[in-house]
Amino acid sequence: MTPTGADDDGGILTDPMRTKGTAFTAEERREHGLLGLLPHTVTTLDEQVGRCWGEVHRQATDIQRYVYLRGLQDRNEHLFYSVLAADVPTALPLVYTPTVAEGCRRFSALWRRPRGLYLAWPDREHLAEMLRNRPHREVDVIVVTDGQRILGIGDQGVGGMGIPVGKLSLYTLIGGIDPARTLPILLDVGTDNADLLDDPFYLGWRQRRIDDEEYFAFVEDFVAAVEDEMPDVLLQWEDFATPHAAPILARYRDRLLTFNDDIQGTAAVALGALQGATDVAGTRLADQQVVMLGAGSAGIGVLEMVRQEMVDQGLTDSQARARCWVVDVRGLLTTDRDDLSDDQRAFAHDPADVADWGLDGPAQLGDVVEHVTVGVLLGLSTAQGAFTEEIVRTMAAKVDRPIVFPLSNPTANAEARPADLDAWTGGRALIATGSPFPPLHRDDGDDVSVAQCNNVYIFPAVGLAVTAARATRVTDAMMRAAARALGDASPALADSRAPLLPAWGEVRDVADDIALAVARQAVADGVAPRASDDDLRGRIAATRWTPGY
Ligand SMILES: NC(=O)C1=CN([C@@H]2O[C@H](COP(=O)(O)OP(=O)(O)OC[C@H]3O[C@@H](n4cnc5c(N)ncnc54)[C@H](O)[C@@H]3O)[C@@H](O)[C@H]2O)C=CC1
Ligand SMILES: CC(=O)C(=O)O
Ligand SMILES: [Mg+2]
Repeated sequence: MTPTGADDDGGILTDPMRTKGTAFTAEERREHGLLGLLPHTVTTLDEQVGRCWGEVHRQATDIQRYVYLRGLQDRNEHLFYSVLAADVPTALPLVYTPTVAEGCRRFSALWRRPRGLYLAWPDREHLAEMLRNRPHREVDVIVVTDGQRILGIGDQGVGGMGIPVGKLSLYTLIGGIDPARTLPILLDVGTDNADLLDDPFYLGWRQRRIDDEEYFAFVEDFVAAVEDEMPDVLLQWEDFATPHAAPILARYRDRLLTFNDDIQGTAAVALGALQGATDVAGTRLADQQVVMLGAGSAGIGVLEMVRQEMVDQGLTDSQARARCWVVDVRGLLTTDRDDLSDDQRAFAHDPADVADWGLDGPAQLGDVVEHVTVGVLLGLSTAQGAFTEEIVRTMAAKVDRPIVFPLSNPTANAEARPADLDAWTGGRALIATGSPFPPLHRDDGDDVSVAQCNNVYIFPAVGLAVTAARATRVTDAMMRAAARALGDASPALADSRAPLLPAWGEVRDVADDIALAVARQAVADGVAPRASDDDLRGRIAATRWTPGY
C-alpha cells in the first residue's frame, strides 16, 4: 500500500529500510502523507525495542521467536537490528544456531515474504536477468548456499536459504555491513531429501539434485554472472557438501573476492580459541597431539590451519602432520584407504603408525585416545555424543588440561555437552562449542560461560575488512590474521578461568580489531590498495552501519 498524502515519497511507511513505524514524528507524518495511517502515540526507538523484546519473550517457543524476528526484519530493518543489538546473547540463538536449523527445516511451511535471490536450475538460461532483479543495486556481500549440507542437519533444499539470511543478519549486527548492501542467494539445484520431495508444500524445484557435471557448470555460470553484475562483491560460500565445497573454493579463490566460511572461517575461529586454550594449558599447539573427529570440509579446513600454525611454531610439515589424527565415520584416516580425497589423504597416517595397537579393524576414536597422548580433541562430525565419558576420561588421565571442542551444530549434534565434559574431567577441560550451551557452575557459586567457537566471530569481521580496504582477494594469510587477532582478544589470556573467546557484548569491538588485522594483511599481500593503519581504521569506522532513525 502506498500512502497518498500531499508529499507522498513512495511508500516510506512500508519500506523496511526507511520506515520508522510508530516512531514517525507528528511532523514526519504530515510531511510524508502518513497522517491517519498510524496510531496516535509517537514512540521512541528505545520504546519500540522494549515492546519488541516483550513480544519475543511472550512467544511460546524459539521457532515462534525466530518467525517473529524474521517478520520484524522484513518490516523494519533499523528496528530489527536495534532489537538484536540490545541483547546479543539472547538474540543470537534465535536468529542463528540452533533455531535457524528449525527455520530451514520448516522453511516452506513458514514462508512469508521474499528475501534475496532463488536461482533455480530450470531458469539457468536467465542467470544474468535474475541477478539484475536483485532488490538492491549496490551489494558488498553475498552469502550463497545450495542447501545440501545445512549445519549438521543435511540436505534442506530450498530451505537452506535460512542460512544465508541468518549469516547476513550477523554481517550487519556484528560486522556493520549495511543490510541494503547484502544479498542472500540460494542455488536451487534440487534436493535428495525424500521428505522434502514428498512434501506437497515444498517450495523448491521438486527434483533430485543434478549431477556433478551439470552442477559445476551451473556454479561456473553463476560465478561468471556475479562477476559481470557485481565484480567487487565478496562472495561467501556456505554449507556446501564436502565433495563440492573444496573444489569450488580451489577453482575461484584466485579469481575473485571469495572464501568458504565452513572451511576457512571455521579454521580461523578454532585457531583463535586454541590460542587461548593452549595459553591456559601452558603449552604450544606444536607440542600437542591433535585429534579431529570428522573429515568433512570443516574438519579438514581446521586441521590445515592447525598444521600451518605448528609449522610456524617450528615443526617441519611432516612433523606437524604426524601430530594430527583424523577419524571419520569409518575410523582413522590411513594411507591404505581408497575412499579419501586429496585433502583428506594429506592427513592420513601410515598404517604402520598403528600396527602395534593390536586392532582387528580400523582404529576408532577410542583407540587413538588410548594409544596417543591427545591434548586437543576437536569435533566437526555431526555425531551427537561421540565424545563419550570413557573417551574423555581416558584423554584426561594423560594431560592436565584437556582441550575439548565439540564444534558440530546445531546443539543436538554436539559431540558432547560442556557440563558432562566438565564433570568427567573434574573441571580441568578447556571447552568451546559450536552452538550455545548454558554456563558451567563452579563450587564457589560462580557461573562460567562456555565459549561458542563458531565462525560468526570471523566472517562479519572479514566482510568489514575487505569492504573497508577494497580488497580483491581473501588470502590464507588474511584468515590467519583474523585467527590471531581473535586469539589475542581471548579473555582467558588474562584470566585462566574466563571463557576462551570474547563475550557477545564485546563482539563488535573485537570485529573492528579483527577487521583491522585482516585489512592490514590484505594490504601487505598486495590484494588491497596501500593504506596506513590510520586510514584503515577510519575506513572501517566509516563502513560500519549502525541502526537508528
Ligand atoms: N562451529 C562452527 O563454526 C562450525 C561447525 N560446523 C559443523 O561441522 C559439522 C560438519 O560439517 P562438514 O565438515 O561440512 O560435514 P560433512 O558431513 O562433510 O563431514 C562430516 C564428517 O564427520 C564424519 N562422521 C559422521 N558421523 C561420524 C561418526 N559417528 N563418527 C565419526 N565420524 C563421523 C563423516 O565421515 C565426515 O567425515 C556440522 O555439524 C557443522 O554444523 C561447520 C562449520 C562451522
Ligand atoms: C556455523 C556453520 O557455519 C555451520 O555449522 O555450518
Ligand atoms: Mg556453515
